[in-house]
Amino acid sequence: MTTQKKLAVVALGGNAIMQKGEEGNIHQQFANTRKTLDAIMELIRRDYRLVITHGNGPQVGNLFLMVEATRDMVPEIPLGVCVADTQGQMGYMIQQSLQNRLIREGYDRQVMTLVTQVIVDRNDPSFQNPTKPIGPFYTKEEAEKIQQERGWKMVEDSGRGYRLVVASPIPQRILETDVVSMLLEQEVIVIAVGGGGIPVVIEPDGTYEGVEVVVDKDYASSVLARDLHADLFIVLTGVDKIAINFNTPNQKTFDQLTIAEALAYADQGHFPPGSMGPKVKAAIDFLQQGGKEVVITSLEKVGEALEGKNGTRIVR
Ligand SMILES: NC(=O)OP(=O)(O)O
Repeated sequence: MTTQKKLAVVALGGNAIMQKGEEGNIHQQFANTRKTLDAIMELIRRDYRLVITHGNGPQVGNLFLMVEATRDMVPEIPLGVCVADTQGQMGYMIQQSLQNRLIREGYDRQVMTLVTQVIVDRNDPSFQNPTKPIGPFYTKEEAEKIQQERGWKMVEDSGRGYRLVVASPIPQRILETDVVSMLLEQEVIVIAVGGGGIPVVIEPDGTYEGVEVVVDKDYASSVLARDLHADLFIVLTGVDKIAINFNTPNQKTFDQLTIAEALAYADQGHFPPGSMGPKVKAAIDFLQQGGKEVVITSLEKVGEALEGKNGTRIVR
């Protein structure tokens, strides 16, 4: 059955579900997940076919710390499998919370979380140069101590504190794109590319092998949105609109940015890595590879953004 309904891919941050300043226990994560659904319901009410993607930065970092803390007691889990674990755990939270919300609001839509692998290049320079912040935030002093004692690379993350960084190669393709497409044809709401996807490389014989990295979920979501020919790619973040001179008296926000303007501001350093930088790049990549429409906004403003009254649209 072919449907003409519009398709949206919406990317949720892992930080929306495990928030800075909270302990991050499972009850808080479920509560935060339920809050994010107000944004998702704005799309469901407008009858979009829908793919929900999500980050896992805080969750996979915590799991990595659990693995490190118990390595003398139980077998170690590699980082790529930690991504798979968080994909399942977070997919379950989003799936069940959304199912409950749909039941309560009287919608007859199925929701499915798909274990999703993402292909990366084993020669990607990121394997030698970790850039992806994960896990809890530390003070400078704590980070220096951890770096000294454990040899982990720690970086300052967008003014929010210091975090562990891991390799994060550029995603090339989502392995299960055709399966996502089949589910969308049936108007199933698909949760996919959790944590940027479970990272794999292609072996010389054409088979797949996991690698120990965490892929950026905005880049992976952009790749999926591109290959699904999505009508709309929504990147959700902690601010309503893209800004330059962020958090200064000269802050300026935008309703719309052309690709050229966004690239120029990125070159001037307005969009830091680990926060707005990957979101803007993911949006530009989507548009440059045939994507139709991108909106970057906050969870709270999705409804207004869908009506063109909020958020930032990046346009060709
Ligand atoms: N994997 C990933 O990009 O997660 P966050 O968006 O939570 O950092």
